[in-house]
Amino acid sequence: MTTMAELNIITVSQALKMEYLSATMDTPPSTLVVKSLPIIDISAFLNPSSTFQARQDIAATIDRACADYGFFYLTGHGIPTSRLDEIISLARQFFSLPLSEKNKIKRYDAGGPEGGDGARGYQGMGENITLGRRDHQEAIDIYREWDHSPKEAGQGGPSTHKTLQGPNLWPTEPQEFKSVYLDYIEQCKKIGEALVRAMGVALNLGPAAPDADQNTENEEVFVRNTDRSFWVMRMIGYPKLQTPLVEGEDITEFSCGEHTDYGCVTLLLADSTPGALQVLLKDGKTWLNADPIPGAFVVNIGDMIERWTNGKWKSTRHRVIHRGDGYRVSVPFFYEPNFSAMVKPLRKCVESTGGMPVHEGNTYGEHLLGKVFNNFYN
Ligand SMILES: N=C(N)NCCCC[C@H](N)C(=O)O
Ligand SMILES: O=C(O)CCC(=O)C(=O)O
Ligand SMILES: [Fe+2]
Repeated sequence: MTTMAELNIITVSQALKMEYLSATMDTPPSTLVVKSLPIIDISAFLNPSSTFQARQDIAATIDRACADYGFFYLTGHGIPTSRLDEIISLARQFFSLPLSEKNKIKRYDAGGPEGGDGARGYQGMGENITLGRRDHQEAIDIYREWDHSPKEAGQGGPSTHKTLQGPNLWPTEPQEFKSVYLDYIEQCKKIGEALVRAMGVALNLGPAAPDADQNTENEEVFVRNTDRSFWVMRMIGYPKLQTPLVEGEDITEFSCGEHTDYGCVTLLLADSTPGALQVLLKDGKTWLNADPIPGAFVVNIGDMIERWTNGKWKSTRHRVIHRGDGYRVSVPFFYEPNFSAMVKPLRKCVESTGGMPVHEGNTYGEHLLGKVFNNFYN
């Protein structure tokens, strides 16, 4: 039998089996015991009549999942599996169109040193860059509409954010694409809100107060700072990677290179392809395959939650290597802070993590712009 220490990449079902084996063995193995990602039912935070205790129980499991993995499966979100299947199917239909059709919604040139650096619309195969390498993927990004109200525009002025402005470019094929996605985005926003609400409870930040402002540190601090969430819906198409892997040599081709997500929480919906999304465990060397569970989202926390919690919860590194069968489709929804939200470590979290803040703080918009530009010119 392969020992767990020899295993580099394991699947959730393998991990479950290992956990089962180690639980039934008389003496536990001395090697690393890898658990599977936890499964969390969020319904208590979506249902207004749920009990205080039900919410506390869920919050406690969220705290453990965020501290141990930064990733978990999410159920109880209320979106029927048939709707999730439709979302994947519509994205798949779009990617199967001829390139000339897809290029009708190609992202605009926002005026950067290279063309096509707007952030909204279709991005062709290999155009997205991670860690200086081309990702083997094509995608569409839909962002929250740019808000020109003085409150939002006042932060830095919209003219400095050309990349993120402009209208969303929606596919007109399949015809129902836009209406189905608009409806799905509204549902995802509610789930994102429930999740950050639960996270405030999980961190024990103290009860909400009616006179609280954006910066008041209580359990609703994430809810207030996401009330105009600068969310992103990204539909991604991944062809199977072609170059053969050479035993003992580094992996050089990625469907999506190793990265962390930028904001608060990602709700990842993916088709049934196994072995593609890999999550780095706390040991810093074991990659866990986060294979899809039908009807569940894979959720992970982003950089802004790591910063707010002063590193108590980390935005976990992950990557995609698709060498399985078929053309893989995934649709992550990124629920993020308001563009103008000032994000700096929460006092209570600084105290509980040794007293040194990990960051001096800046706005989510500044953090996002730095990341988005890396996707082009890195
Ligand atoms: N909004 C998010 N998370 N988009 C996906 C991030 C993929 C990594 C990105 N190219 C990078 O280098 O950061
Ligand atoms: O396709 C996936 O499974 C994950 C994609 C991802 O991590 C991202 O786009 O941020
Ligand atoms: Fe990601």
